[in-house]
Amino acid sequence: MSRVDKEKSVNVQVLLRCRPFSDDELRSNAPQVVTCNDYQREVAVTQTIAGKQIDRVFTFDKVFGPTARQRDLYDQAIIPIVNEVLEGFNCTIFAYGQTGTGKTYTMEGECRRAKSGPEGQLPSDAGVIPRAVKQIFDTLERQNTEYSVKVTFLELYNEEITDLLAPEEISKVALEERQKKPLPLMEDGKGGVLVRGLEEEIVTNCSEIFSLLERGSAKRRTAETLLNKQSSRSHSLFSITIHIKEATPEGEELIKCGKLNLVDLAGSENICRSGAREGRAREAGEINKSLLTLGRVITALVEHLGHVPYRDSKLTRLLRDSLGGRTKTCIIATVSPSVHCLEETLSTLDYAHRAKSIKNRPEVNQKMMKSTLIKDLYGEIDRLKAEVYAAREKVGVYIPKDRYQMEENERKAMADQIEQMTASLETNQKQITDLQEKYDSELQHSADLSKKLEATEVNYISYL
Ligand SMILES: Nc1ncnc2c1ncn2[C@@H]1O[C@H](COP(=O)(O)OP(=O)(O)OP(=O)(O)O)[C@@H](O)[C@H]1O
Repeated sequence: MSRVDKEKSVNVQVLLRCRPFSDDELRSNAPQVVTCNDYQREVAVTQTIAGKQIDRVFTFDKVFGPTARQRDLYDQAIIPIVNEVLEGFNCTIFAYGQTGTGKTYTMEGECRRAKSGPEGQLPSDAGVIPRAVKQIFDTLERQNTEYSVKVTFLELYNEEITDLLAPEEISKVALEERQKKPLPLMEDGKGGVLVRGLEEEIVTNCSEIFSLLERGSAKRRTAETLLNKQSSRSHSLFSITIHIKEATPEGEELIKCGKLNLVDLAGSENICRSGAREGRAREAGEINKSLLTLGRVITALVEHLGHVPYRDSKLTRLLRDSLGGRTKTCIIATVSPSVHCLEETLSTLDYAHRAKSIKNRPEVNQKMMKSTLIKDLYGEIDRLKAEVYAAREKVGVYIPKDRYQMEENERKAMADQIEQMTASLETNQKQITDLQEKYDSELQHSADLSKKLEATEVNYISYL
């Protein structure tokens, strides 16, 4: 395929996975309402409405029924995506579905046991992340070229970002402190966003990534226990960035860059259920905000509405490029086969089906000259040195003066903007009041005229 072909707009790829019955569902003899036809790429949902059996059939790019293994899903759907990352594209894989339908199973699987064995084999229930990591390192090692692999792992809960790889002590105090000071999301000046202070770990082989994943997942679990939250209410984003060295025939050294985002979304039922609990509005409402905004972004893209509300939530700001942008995107929608989840299953299928019409225009990342990259890295080192210096010299939390100035300017610019908007709001309100007064007086005037006219008519008739 030529580069030109690759850069045409492509639809978001949507896969459907239905998990097997759980032990609970089997114990309660829950009837099966979802039937998958993997070959026809169809999934049928059986409903009984007013005593009549009605089947709704949905078609997806790929369908994986309850007997599909982790390996089947990976080999058939994910290998090509990871190959594109290695070619220099940015790709995102989302897992979307009701709690307990297998999002984490699909994305992570049994990561704790997912270390490569002596023959480099993964356990059969390893999910997309460990398999992708293995594919990346196997390919890079085969290519026998210079490369670097960096990962980040963050959690988004209550519209606040936590770094799951931050090397700090996990204590209640530290966590509470972190809750107060979540990592800020900033514009990167190139049309994207960056999470300031997010730990980027350089990894050199598969097993390093697995220990990082374990560390991140353990931190997520500890945070859950300490702060009494559940993974089903938070989103996690694991990103792998790969730089590969290439030489041009002229002997110039270029760096190719690709990024893979792996997103485990909060349980989709949180959209409606959490909204109903007014007392815990903040917690629930904010989760709503990211998932709801994701839904609104999808609607705006599918219905070609002029305004796409990316800026309304952190999730959509972080993943803006994956929805309608230059990233290649795949959504894995997960459902249960049981009648108990029927309503949620239908809503997941509708949601995922609509997402199929989103179009992205994937573009391969521009290759960088090695010398430019080194210059950028020196700039980064200087910035970090300044931060270390500022922190060492002072007590408490200090940031370099230029950064403080930049943030102060941003804050001032926003305050000015708010002031301007408030002023224009006041002007508008005044205009509305003036217009209302004019309207009222016109109304009065017209009532007076009607009265006069009536009196004139009466006079006229009596005159005749
Ligand atoms: N395809 C599958 N095959 C076998 N077991 C599965 C499959 N999908 C899910 N499971 C099992 O179902 C249970 C729930 O799955 P999982 O925790 O991945 O759900 P989830 O959608 O991530 O939930 P949450 O939103 O709460 O994080 C787990 O015990 C998991 O091992």
